Amino acid sequence: MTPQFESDEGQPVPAVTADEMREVDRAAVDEVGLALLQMMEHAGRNLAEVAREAAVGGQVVVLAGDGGNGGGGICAARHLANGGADVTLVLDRDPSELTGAAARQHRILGATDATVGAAASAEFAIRDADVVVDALVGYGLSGALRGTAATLVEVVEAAAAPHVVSLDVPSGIDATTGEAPGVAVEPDTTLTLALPKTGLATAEAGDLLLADIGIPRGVYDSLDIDYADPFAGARRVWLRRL
Ligand SMILES: NC(=O)C1=CN([C@@H]2O[C@H](COP(=O)(O)OP(=O)(O)OC[C@H]3O[C@@H](n4cnc5c(N)ncnc54)[C@H](O)[C@@H]3O)[C@@H](O)[C@H]2O)[C@@H](O)CC1
Ligand SMILES: [K+]
Repeated sequence: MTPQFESDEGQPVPAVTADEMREVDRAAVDEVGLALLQMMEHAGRNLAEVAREAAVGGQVVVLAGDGGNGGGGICAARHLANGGADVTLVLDRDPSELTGAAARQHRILGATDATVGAAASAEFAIRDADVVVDALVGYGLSGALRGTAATLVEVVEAAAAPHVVSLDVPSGIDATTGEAPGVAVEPDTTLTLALPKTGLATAEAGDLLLADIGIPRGVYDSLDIDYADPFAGARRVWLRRL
């Protein structure tokens, strides 16, 4: 595999397609015993730290979907709220429609002071936000962005002011090709998880941060991914496109 990125320390970091990343996640769970919620906690904590640094005390709006990406966003909303941040969660569906890890994260969030807003009235919150966290869709995108997720992305793109941080890949971007089959977020920063996705080499994804979600190297070895830990003990590193 040809590395397409390097860390700010100059270490090559290989990129993976959506299918390859799905395999990494599967091997982490099925062969090594990591739980999805463990990895998601690292994703959400990293995301909350990045949002908090960008917001400098201002308002954060987290947009979240129903998949692993949305779950990471809802988890970040909890960490932001725990730290006293002014945070509003906006889901692309009714909370009763959430399933799996996203539903679990939403239930836990209920024990915080985070505001949960309706998508229909999110326009004002998004326009007033200092930071918008985009956790609608990650590498699970299938076709052009549809429905409420698409509408929320249009509102974000029309709102000039907020700093936008996307989780893993900008929502609406194909993680493998970097192409947008429909509307897509154009973030200031993308916080990608574990390994950069190939599409980030060409997509309008802003500055790239790579977050450690605790996957041990045996997972990469088992899939013949040429991996050397780029974090050196840090939770995240900046990436350069090569
Ligand atoms: N190790 C892991 O498995 C982890 C994965 N995480 C995140 O989970 C993501 C992958 O999770 P999933 O496989 O659940 O997929 P995603 O969460 O990327 O996407 C699935 C969601 O997107 C919606 N969706 C897909 N195509 C759409 C379209 N065209 N229009 C509107 N909505 C659309 C689906 O309805 C579903 O709600 C990664 O990108 C990553 O960010 C993190 O939460 C941390 C741990
Ligand atoms: K996203």
